[in-house]
Amino acid sequence: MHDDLRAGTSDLLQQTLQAAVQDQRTVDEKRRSTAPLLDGMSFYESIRHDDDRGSVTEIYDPRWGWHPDPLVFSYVFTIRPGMVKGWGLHKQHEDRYFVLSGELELVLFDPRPDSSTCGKICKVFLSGSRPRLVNVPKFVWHADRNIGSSDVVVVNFPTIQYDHSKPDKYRLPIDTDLIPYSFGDAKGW
Ligand SMILES: Cc1cn([C@H]2C[C@H](O)[C@@H](COP(=O)(O)OP(=O)(O)O[C@H]3O[C@@H](C)C(=O)[C@@H](O)[C@H]3O)O2)c(=O)[nH]c1=O
Repeated sequence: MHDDLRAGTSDLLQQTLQAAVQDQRTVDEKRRSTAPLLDGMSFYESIRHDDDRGSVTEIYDPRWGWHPDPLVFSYVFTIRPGMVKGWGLHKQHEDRYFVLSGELELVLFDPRPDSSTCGKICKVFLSGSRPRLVNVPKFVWHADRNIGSSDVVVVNFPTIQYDHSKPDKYRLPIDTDLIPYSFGDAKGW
């Protein structure tokens, strides 16, 4: 390669590298995500056991000691592709999600004045291909978007039973300007 051509290609390398940004750490030594959660949130990773017949995955066991509140009630909800459920907030209970199938983007906004993450937005991605639980604390606004191509199926283990006469559920429109997050033109409520 001629010297001037080599010099030119070397400039290309220098120019592109000077404009580049190096990746920062996103997982810790145990290969867990370092993405921050909101105050009071945590994951619990389960395990899927496969054999030639199929699989078994435990989805909730109080003996894990993951969450202080008892197992008292459960239901499954689904979200159609592209749709959003939210914004919702609960005053009296926490949600405890386990995604059975599909891909869920869980967006949370922390308005709690005493929280170390007050004012923060947090995004969590849950998938049927990664068996784990995550909790949604009381007084945290949350919205669930199906980012997959099939219904997302979520088992919820709320910390109290559903009161059909007076649901512990408060809503804001998905496009409210009271929460610093936009779902673009996604539809939902
Ligand atoms: C949650 C719930 C709803 N329902 C009824 C009430 C209503 O007629 C219908 C739909 O209820 P909802 O509109 O509350 O369903 P939905 O909006 O899917 O509610 C769920 O959304 C996700 C994102 C959450 O975070 C959960 O906490 C829960 O609020 O089902 C029950 O009978 N039992 C229940 O436990």
